[in-house]
Amino acid sequence: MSDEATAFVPGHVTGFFTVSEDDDPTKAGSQGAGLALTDGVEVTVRPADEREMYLDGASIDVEPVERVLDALDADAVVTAESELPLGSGFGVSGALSLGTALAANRALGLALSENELVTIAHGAEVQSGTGLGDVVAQARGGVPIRLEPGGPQHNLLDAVPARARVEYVTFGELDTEAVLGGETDPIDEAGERALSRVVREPTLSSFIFASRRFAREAELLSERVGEAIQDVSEAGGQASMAMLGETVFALGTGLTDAGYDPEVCATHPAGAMLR
Ligand SMILES: Nc1ncnc2c1ncn2[C@@H]1O[C@H](COP(=O)(O)OP(=O)(O)O)[C@@H](O)[C@H]1O
Ligand SMILES: CC(C)(COP(=O)(O)O)[C@@H](O)C(=O)O
Repeated sequence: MSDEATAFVPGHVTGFFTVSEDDDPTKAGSQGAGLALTDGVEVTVRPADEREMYLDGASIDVEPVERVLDALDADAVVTAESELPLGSGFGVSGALSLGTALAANRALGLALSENELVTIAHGAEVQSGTGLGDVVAQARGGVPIRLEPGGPQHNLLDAVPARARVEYVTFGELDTEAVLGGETDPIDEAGERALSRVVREPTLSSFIFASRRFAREAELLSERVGEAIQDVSEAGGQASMAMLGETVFALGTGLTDAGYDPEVCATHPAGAMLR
């Protein structure tokens, strides 16, 4: 069997997180919470003699995707179309990795299970330093709370039982690898506090409040992002920063009400899926 296959993976905006290192990439990852988005990435895998990868028509090299193909011992052309920008806190690298794993499994007739494919994509992201918890959240959908770090064999997921319209504005990129490679103690301390707040009160409102406070305490806010969040608050709305990007997201019509011209989507009720 050697047909092409396509998978859709929702984007994922992390509101807050902690960093858990481990030599075993299936145990390494992050705790935290975020929003899976109806805007996402569609990944098509076609078996071929040589590997090639394209994102929105341009040739691109994404380390975790290479790692997924290595783990699956797969040579293929990977073609991705993304509604979201790369490197701006939407988990696009995680979506590319998970989409590649799901579509390659189908296209190459590999017969791996969903947990096995999520584990491979999670490990590839962690080892590349491009993400810690996006993949498991994207596999689940909704508003996932990551109570424990790691892949599906080790983590424990819960969720905020809610859905919402989501608006976002991106000002630029933030290098995930550089932030994760720096001092992470303030992130961990702020992330733990944010997680207990949301576990105590698992609502969208407490999620976005905890995220805003996390961004401040972990000192991740840039001036532009801070200003936009403030503008939304002054207009009576709720917004925070997408980790890790120069991106502001708001619930409902928060950014529109504050005079911005945002992209609009919603929380994605399901997780990643084959088309
Ligand atoms: N033009 C590009 N812009 C941003 N990242 C790129 C680009 N080309 C390749 N990459 C790679 O894509 C990955 C982006 O990862 P990351 O910053 O975690 O993105 P995201 O926040 O979308 O998950 C990195 O491995 C980076 O080296
Ligand atoms: C916040 C981050 C560590 C990175 O997210 P991104 O920049 O979107 O790849 C994420 O993977 C998480 O663990 O919550």
